[in-house]
Amino acid sequence: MAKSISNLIFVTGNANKLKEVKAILSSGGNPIEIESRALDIPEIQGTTQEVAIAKCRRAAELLGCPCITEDTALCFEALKGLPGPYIKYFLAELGHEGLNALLAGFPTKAAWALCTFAYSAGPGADPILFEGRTDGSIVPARGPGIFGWDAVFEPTGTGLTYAEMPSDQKNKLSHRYKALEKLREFLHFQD
Ligand SMILES: O=c1[nH]c(=O)c2ncn([C@@H]3O[C@H](COP(=O)(O)OP(=O)(O)OP(=O)(O)O)[C@@H](O)[C@H]3O)c2[nH]1
Ligand SMILES: [Mg+2]
Repeated sequence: MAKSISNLIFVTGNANKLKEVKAILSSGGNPIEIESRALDIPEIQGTTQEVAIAKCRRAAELLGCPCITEDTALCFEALKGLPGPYIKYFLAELGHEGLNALLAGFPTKAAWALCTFAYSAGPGADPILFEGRTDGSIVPARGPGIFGWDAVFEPTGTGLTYAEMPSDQKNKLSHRYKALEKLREFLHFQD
């Protein structure tokens, strides 16, 4: 009989991601327990999918067992999807004001947050990807600056930035939530 996977190692160095992933996966149907490992894994250049696959493949090799990894991209429509997977470095160098300034002079501030989870069944196994996307726009910072670019991303139709939302509101509409729902469904049907 098929049995679901109910615990997993999440390889990440990002405490805010971990907190959200645990909150999302521990609630709802088929709760999944997460153990985390912070491994320093180089991230390649490429599409979000190429970056996600390479990171998860390397994580499984280092751990010697199944694992999940996650990559988050923030994509600006005016910049044809950039900074995308390189948002970490743009944010570190430019800050919230600089991200807004990048779009000065462009008619659209539209953006989307893209989360890519990767699951590897173990060393040598091809990672499987689960993507979640939330559309919105880049706005001057509002709300606590606790997590990355949360204060400058306003999901469409909410009137609030991610940073202004209570965590359970963000965790019901976020890019991360949408990707995790797909991962949860997949894990439920694994032998
Ligand atoms: O405001 C935010 N709301 C979010 O929901 C969110 N998710 C990720 N991020 C940030 O975007 C970059 C992704 O880079 P990233 O995927 O390589 O993550 P990371 O290097 O921090 O961790 P990891 O790769 O060890 O898992 C990093 O700067 C993260 O802090 C977010 N910021
Ligand atoms: Mg990273």
